[in-house]
Amino acid sequence: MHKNVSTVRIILSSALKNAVLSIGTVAAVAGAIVTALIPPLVLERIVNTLTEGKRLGIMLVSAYFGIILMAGLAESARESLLSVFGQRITRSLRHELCGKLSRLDTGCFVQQTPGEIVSRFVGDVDTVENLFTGGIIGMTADFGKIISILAIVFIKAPGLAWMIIALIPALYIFTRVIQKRMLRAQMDSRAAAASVSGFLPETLHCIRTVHLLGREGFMRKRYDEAIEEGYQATERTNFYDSVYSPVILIVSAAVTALVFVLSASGNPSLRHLFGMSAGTAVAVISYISQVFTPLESIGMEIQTVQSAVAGVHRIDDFLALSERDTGSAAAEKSDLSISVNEVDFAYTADTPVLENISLNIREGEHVTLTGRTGAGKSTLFKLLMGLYRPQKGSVRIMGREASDIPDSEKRHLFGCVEQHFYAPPGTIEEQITLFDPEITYDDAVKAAKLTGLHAAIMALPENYKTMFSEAHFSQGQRQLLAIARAVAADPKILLLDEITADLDAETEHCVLAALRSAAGGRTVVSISHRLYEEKGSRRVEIG
Ligand SMILES: Nc1ncnc2c1ncn2[C@@H]1O[C@H](COP(=O)(O)OP(=O)(O)OP(=O)(O)O)[C@@H](O)[C@H]1O
Repeated sequence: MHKNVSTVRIILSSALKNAVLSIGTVAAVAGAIVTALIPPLVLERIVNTLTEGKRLGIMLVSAYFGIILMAGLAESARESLLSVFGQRITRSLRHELCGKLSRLDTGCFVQQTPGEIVSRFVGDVDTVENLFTGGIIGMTADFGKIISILAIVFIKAPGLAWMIIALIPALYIFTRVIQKRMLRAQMDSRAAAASVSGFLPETLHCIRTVHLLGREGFMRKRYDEAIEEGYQATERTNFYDSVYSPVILIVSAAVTALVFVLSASGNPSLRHLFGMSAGTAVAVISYISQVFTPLESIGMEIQTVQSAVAGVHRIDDFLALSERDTGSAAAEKSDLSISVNEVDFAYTADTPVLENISLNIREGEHVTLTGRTGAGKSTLFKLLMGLYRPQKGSVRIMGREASDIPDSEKRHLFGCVEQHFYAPPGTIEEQITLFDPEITYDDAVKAAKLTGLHAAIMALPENYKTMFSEAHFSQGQRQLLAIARAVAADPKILLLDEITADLDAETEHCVLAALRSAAGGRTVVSISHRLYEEKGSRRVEIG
């Protein structure tokens, strides 16, 4: 049984595994802060030297350009390393989530919709990546920058430092108000974009029905409404975006102007607060413009951190879901292939599906399950395959509790064919082997020959190595491929769920013939109203 891990643990272990990258990232962040602070100080020296009428040394000029170059390099190293670091974390998280997904107890999927699971892999993991690229590290760097700038300004022009400190709360509140409104507009815009992009495939999917029923106007109206919502939301985002920067620039210019007015006022009581040389004035102007940028960023970063914390909680909830117990199943001596004993089962607590079901099937026996629609026939199959655990009673396969049989053994025990053929991307051979290295090319060919599909496959451009496409096979041939897939691992039991339901009489005949040759020597349980009834198979009513 796998031990549950938390998001924080995954992040820490990924950071430790990439120790050089982690240390490099921290060094680049610190380097970017320090190198950004130095140029105004060097500029101050240059201007003071010039205004004092002294000669400007080449060293000072080179130092100025050198430090600007270093600041640029440190900033670009910071950006690149943070993004690589964030991507490594994302990779580790998705890797862990994918492992978890494959170990999840099948019962979890009754509560979790596919959309919810996908959103953890995509949206939530992205918010955690943003935590590194723009969130917590950016916030620490910005705080560091503001404090360092304030410390320098305190030494150079204490009056200006006090002015900035007095302005920070107002600016912070203004930034947050704008950002909250902008976020709401962005959420609306994203929701509208999602419904616009979902709308097109949905319309295409049922385009024939739309034409048949003459509902084109209705579809167009719905589409127009969705794009109008998106347009309105984007307009709001643009408005807040265009208001924010000018306000900050005006405040920054007003502070600079006020400082110089006070500095030039000649008032002796203001001199120790605002008095400064020409060089210091140049440095101070540069610092004023630098201090507003991190202030603006911090508001955004708080937002990022908040959504990342929500993302971390959601990923942790997913990682804590219960897993299938794939331990070894103890075997009881039994000459029965399948034994279902007084089983009760419900997907959700208040809706029983199977009640007190018992069924014994001997090795090599062929049994057909019948019953009204919704009686629980397919559910019984899932219990036989050990995908769910019954709430009461036992389901045993060759004397072993079905839900305790390890996944690695299942393919040699059961072959299951359903009403529809599900094809992962891959070649025809891979559709049969399902990427199982233990099933060879020869096994795949043997299985296809058994179902009578070999000739059709050999007629394809690259035979068994042709990439599978629905266009290569008819529906009946796809069912033959499904049977080949089921028998390729030579399982002892075949489970057939309404496999000829969608076929015409002639194709059904071919599929049944293929099945008869595939069924030889195996236990066969089928859900069908026709399949084995006339062929002497035992019939069992469910429900
Ligand atoms: N994953 C699921 N989560 C919750 N309920 C489910 C799930 N799968 C099936 N059910 C419910 O279990 C009941 C039995 O379904 P099941 O598919 O086993 O019936 P069936 O006898 O095979 O029906 P049919 O002959 O129509 O295929 C139905 O009421 C169905 O709504």
